[in-house]
Amino acid sequence: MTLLQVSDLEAGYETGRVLFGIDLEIEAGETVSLLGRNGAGKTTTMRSIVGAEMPTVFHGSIRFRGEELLERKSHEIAGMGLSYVPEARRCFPRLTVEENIHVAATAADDPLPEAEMYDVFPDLADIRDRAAKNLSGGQQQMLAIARALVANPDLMLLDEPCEGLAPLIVREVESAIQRINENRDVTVLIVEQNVAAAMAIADRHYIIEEGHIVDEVTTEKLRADEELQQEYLGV
Ligand SMILES: Nc1ncnc2c1ncn2[C@@H]1O[C@H](COP(=O)(O)OP(=O)(O)OP(=O)(O)O)[C@@H](O)[C@H]1O
Repeated sequence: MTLLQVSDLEAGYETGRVLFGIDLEIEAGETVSLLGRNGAGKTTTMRSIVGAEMPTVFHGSIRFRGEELLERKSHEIAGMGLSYVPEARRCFPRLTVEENIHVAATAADDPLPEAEMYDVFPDLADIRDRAAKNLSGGQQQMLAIARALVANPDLMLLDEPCEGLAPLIVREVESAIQRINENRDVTVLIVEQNVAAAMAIADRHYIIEEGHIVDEVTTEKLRADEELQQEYLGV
């Protein structure tokens, strides 16, 4: 079943157009990445999907389980089963881990039991009474993902979940996302500049360059195609 279908999406800001006809399709159960260099339009694509105030969508269609998302408010889109983990890993800094998860659960229509988050992220269990502002970057990312997961989404969008994290922590985040996909039936779309992280997490990749999708490849093909990696991803 096609879960998300983005067709001919054109979007941008007051300063100009950034996306020039993006087409993406994600089947239920898949892990997909949107890969591209700095400024290629990855975050703009994500924010268009989740109904953020900016950018402005000029043209196209974004369908989730066949239903059009354009013109819907972001909270309505979240209520349809779509969770977004933005780049900044926004958590409430003064609230504890437990309180952060509780606030996210309270805001959701049909949340998962909060205690289940500690099964998915055992490391959070030991620090559940700690304020978010006192967590390491990796712990904050886990908490941001837990906050998205407790809303019980069908599709989770993650914007550069591994950015700025040490290699060992990157592997923990990668495996947490894989567990969510495999054990919790959550379809995953991640945005990445880090090709290695994208290949570790996702099975299929769309490559975006200056607001255009220039290729769509499996992990196997991407790994083998060094020319492609160099041309569009600067690897
Ligand atoms: N709020 C904004 N107002 C004006 N221009 C913006 C805004 N946000 C992004 N842009 C511009 O849109 C283009 C695409 O940015 P976007 O953040 O989507 O790229 P990206 O691929 O996610 O890159 P990054 O990895 O740096 O986040 C860039 O030229 C950027 O400067």
